[in-house]
Amino acid sequence: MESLKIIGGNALNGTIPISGAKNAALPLMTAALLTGDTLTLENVPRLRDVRQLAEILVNHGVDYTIAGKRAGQNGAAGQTLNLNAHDIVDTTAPYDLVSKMRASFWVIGPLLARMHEARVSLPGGCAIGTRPVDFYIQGLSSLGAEIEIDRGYVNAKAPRGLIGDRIVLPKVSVGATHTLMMAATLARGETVIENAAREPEVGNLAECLIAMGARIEGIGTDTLYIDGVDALHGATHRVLPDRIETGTYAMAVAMTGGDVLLEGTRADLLESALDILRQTGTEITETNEGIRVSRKAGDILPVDVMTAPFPEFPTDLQAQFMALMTRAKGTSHITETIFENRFMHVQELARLGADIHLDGQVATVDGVATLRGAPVMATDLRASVSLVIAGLAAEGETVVNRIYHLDRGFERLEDKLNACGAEIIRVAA
Ligand SMILES: CC(=O)N[C@H]1[C@@H](OP(=O)(O)OP(=O)(O)OC[C@H]2O[C@@H](n3ccc(=O)[nH]c3=O)[C@H](O)[C@@H]2O)O[C@H](CO)[C@@H](O)[C@@H]1O
Ligand SMILES: C=C(OP(=O)(O)O)C(=O)O
Repeated sequence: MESLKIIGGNALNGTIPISGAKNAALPLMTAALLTGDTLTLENVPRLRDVRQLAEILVNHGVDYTIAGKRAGQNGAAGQTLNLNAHDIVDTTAPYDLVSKMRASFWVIGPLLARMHEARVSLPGGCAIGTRPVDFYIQGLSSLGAEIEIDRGYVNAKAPRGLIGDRIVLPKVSVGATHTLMMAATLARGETVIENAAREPEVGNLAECLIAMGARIEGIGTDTLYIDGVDALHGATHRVLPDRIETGTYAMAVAMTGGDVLLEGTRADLLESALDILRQTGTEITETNEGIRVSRKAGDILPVDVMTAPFPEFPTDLQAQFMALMTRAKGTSHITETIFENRFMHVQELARLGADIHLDGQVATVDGVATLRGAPVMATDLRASVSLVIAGLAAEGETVVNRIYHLDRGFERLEDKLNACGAEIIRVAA
């Protein structure tokens, strides 16, 4: 198993190219199942999750080719995927493939809409909470699907096709919104999804579906109107920049000090996180090339944060922000409202000398003057990168173990940081 060895203490200076968003690329790839024509996706990041989902799609019968250069040949540019689901040969998504990642469950929407049946294993993904699928089941049932859960699989059928309906999500859910929106594109009549997720990745998927011939209104709002059509066609669509990768590197620069251009990204994708960073004393400037992040001197100021659905502060940046707050001049409170078990980085940050107290969903972080390098264990994707951020500022050597989580969601992490002055080496155990 690989680990990352980090020698802390260097400021970050230079340019970091921001990749296409994992959490947009994945639902976009599943949308290929909605049509027999080719869906071309540009700016797809080279990530373990993308490869894993491609394997799942191939199992359903999807042909895919990758165009463009290899990673490293043209570092900043993502790959282009051509996905063709002309012949769907299997509507089962098996446990051994689906259990590894959450987004693979989302094939249930397009398969049910186009093939009128799907058998999909209950999903995996980061172990950050119980993560049930009840909203998906309620929503797809409203669209006329007959659903039973049997031996770890969701068996769904709609022999006469799906029929549009009004769906009110009990709580904002990104994945349920993606899935129900895809399903509704091929349902008969209008579907209204209320309390829909407004995350930019939902908008990115909706725009792709529209390019494929879907009729969708309400993008960017919490109510989506989808007028079903008989068939969708091929399209070419670009994956939007990764706002979580953007925020992660912005927090790394705030932590170490320095001046970095986050190239090819957009501030409107993460305004709330950038506002919070400004309050910590970090300078953030939008430029034509991306976002410039700089912290030259002075203390990191403590700021309280509460996670919430977009446009509020994202749960996927909570761990990274906590890493930053471990070195703030004073006390901050970090409240996690989305996932009940997303504080597993706390005990690992403590190994580096962080002073954090947990009380239910609130972490109280008393900033310390110095973190000291130590071996730590990566527990989930964003928790893993929070340990990298802490390691970059810690004295001496930090070894982050079990980094396969990182490779699910961060493209060339050590290359990007090392190009800006970090000292990170990947070590095979
Ligand atoms: C691949 C991907 O894009 N993953 C993201 C997606 O995950 P994901 O789509 O799984 O997260 P959701 O938005 O669905 O989860 C939000 C909340 O709703 C709950 N819930 C959800 C569905 C359901 O049927 N029942 C239910 O109770 C969840 O347990 C959680 O408490 O959005 C999360 C919230 O922004 C992000 O942290 C993940 O990175
Ligand atoms: C939680 C995440 O991913 P997943 O939903 O696939 O577990 C994430 O991207 O932070």
